[in-house]
Amino acid sequence: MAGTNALEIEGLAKSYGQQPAVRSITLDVPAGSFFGLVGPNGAGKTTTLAMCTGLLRPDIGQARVFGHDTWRDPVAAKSLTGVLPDGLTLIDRLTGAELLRFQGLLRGMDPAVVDERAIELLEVLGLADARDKLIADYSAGMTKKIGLAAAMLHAPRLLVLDEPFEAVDPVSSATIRRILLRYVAGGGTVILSSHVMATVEQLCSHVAIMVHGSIAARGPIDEVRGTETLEDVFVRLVGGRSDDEGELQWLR
Ligand SMILES: Nc1ncnc2c1ncn2[C@@H]1O[C@H](COP(=O)(O)OP(=O)(O)OP(=O)(O)O)[C@@H](O)[C@H]1O
Repeated sequence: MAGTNALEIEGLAKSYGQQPAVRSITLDVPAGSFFGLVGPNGAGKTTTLAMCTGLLRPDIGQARVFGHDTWRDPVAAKSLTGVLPDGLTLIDRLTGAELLRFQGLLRGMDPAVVDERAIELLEVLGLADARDKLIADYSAGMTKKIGLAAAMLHAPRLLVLDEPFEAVDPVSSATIRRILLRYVAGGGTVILSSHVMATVEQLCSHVAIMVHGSIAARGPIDEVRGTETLEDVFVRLVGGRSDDEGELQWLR
């Protein structure tokens, strides 16, 4: 696996109307890496991940999953990928267990294998008691976790997770981290977007910082950080403000 890329992005761009959201980015995600995509609100992370996973058609450019073009060879690319998209919409009239079964059958999996894995995923993610509850009645964190279970069910080689820890409680969050680290140790590749620099520093081997639709820094996390913290590098590249005593005087 050494030397291969799980994901190759080449000249990928997308505008919404006249407004560019992603400006011709090129990026390689090495196979076996734990890759963090960070950037301020509106930087283009979700748009990038959606284009790479076949959820949003790019204006121009390509994305390849283990060499398979997401748009020209979608079945091969998607069979290798598990996705937790932003603003995940699930069929919420199904229970958690039904959703996993439905997802597994859509993927062409053996029903017995689906059921076996579903039981294990629901247990590990703390959803066993909610297996027969409608997803419509799940909390935000439970919905995130069932979405993650659905993304992992077919044992993909690449997991693309848009803010997987958002709304998830600390115990479940620790479980998810452990699962993802074990997955990467076993040769899997994870790409995640997050706003929490500490999470990215703890988990990721590689990072890319997106600013205004472009990649401002990329590479192994130690190289990107240098002698600074990731947060310092982030704030410097994003052009963050220092404390301004004059702000929002009326609120004091
Ligand atoms: N459906 C849409 N229609 C119009 N503009 C959009 C749409 N989706 C995103 N945008 C715009 O594209 C830009 C990039 O948005 P995107 O959601 O990719 O950023 P992000 O880095 O994921 O942000 P966040 O960290 O807040 O989730 C923003 O300016 C946003 O307003």
